[in-house]
Amino acid sequence: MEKEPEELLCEAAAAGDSARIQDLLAAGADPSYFDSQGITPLMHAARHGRADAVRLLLAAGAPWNALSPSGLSAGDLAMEHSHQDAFDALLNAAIQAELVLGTIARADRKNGGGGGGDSNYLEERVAFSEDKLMDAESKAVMMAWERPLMEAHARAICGSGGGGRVLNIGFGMGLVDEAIQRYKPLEHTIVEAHPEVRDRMLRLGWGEKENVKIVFGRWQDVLSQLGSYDGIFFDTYGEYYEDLRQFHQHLPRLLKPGGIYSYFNGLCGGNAFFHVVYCQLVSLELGNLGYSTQFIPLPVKDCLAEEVWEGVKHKYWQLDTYYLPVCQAACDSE
Ligand SMILES: C[S@@+](CC[C@H](N)C(=O)[O-])C[C@H]1O[C@@H](n2cnc3c(N)ncnc32)[C@H](O)[C@@H]1O
Repeated sequence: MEKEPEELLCEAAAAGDSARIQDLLAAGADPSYFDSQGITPLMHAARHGRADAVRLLLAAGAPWNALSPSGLSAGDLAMEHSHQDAFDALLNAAIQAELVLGTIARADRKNGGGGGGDSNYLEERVAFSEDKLMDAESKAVMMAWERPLMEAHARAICGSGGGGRVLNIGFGMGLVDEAIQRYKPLEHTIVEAHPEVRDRMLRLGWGEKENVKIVFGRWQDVLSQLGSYDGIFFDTYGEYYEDLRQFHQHLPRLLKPGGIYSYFNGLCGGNAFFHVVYCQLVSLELGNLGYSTQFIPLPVKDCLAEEVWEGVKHKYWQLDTYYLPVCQAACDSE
């Protein structure tokens, strides 16, 4: 029996046969095809390190973000097999695509389309337990396994200058704020939007700490009450990349010269390649605002035993390494 053109395309992609790929594409073979194993031509090319084939397929519209049955993208396969050229081609294509998509989404939002985070979260009940804070759908808002990460974030934003004036957006379980307090900052401002989280903060005595100022409301609505800071940390819930990106537009006013900014880097925490794409995207967009970003790798595998996720609807982090972002004005870091 004759093979389908798409089957032939998968074979040519795996073999890196550029001429054959071009002929098959010109004859109408579909580059977004999944073979019987659930693998696309792009994944075949990436797995075998066929960088030219990767470029040809991407140019023909092959989706960079398609996933195999085991949840791997072409970029993951290139990464797993250490095929740097194929990986770079995929990373560039993914970043370009996300930049274009972001621009379209912003234009859509301006024209009255959707956008913004999950606005319901702030109106719904939350549940606190010793090791987590959950939303009304049993999704984790914050979990205690992140404590070492929050301590590292506090060290990044307070460490060098002994605290100074610090801003944290999103109290959650208060882990990062407890760690910030240990640096005895001159002023520690906390912005929190959920009424039950705010009530708990007050019950725990955060309202009586001399150096703490609590600003209740969504960060988007309370910006005019904020000053400028030596250290800023951002970690909200129910918001998307676009919200983080919007917050970044305010950094030039909020962050003092020489100040350090960091955010919870949970973007696409379920897929290694998508996570790299978003690390690069944030770094690029912060670069356009005049900030340089360093990512400090922190191993997290040991804090993440399977039992940690018991009763939690969505495993928001599945990678072995957390990349803690440290951002500062490019001229300060030179
Ligand atoms: C992931 S938790 C923060 C965890 C915190 N870093 C810690 O160490 O425990 C996110 C917090 O942000 C709050 N939040 C969500 N959207 C917000 C917004 N737009 N403005 C301010 N706070 C927000 C949530 O209510 C929640 O308390």
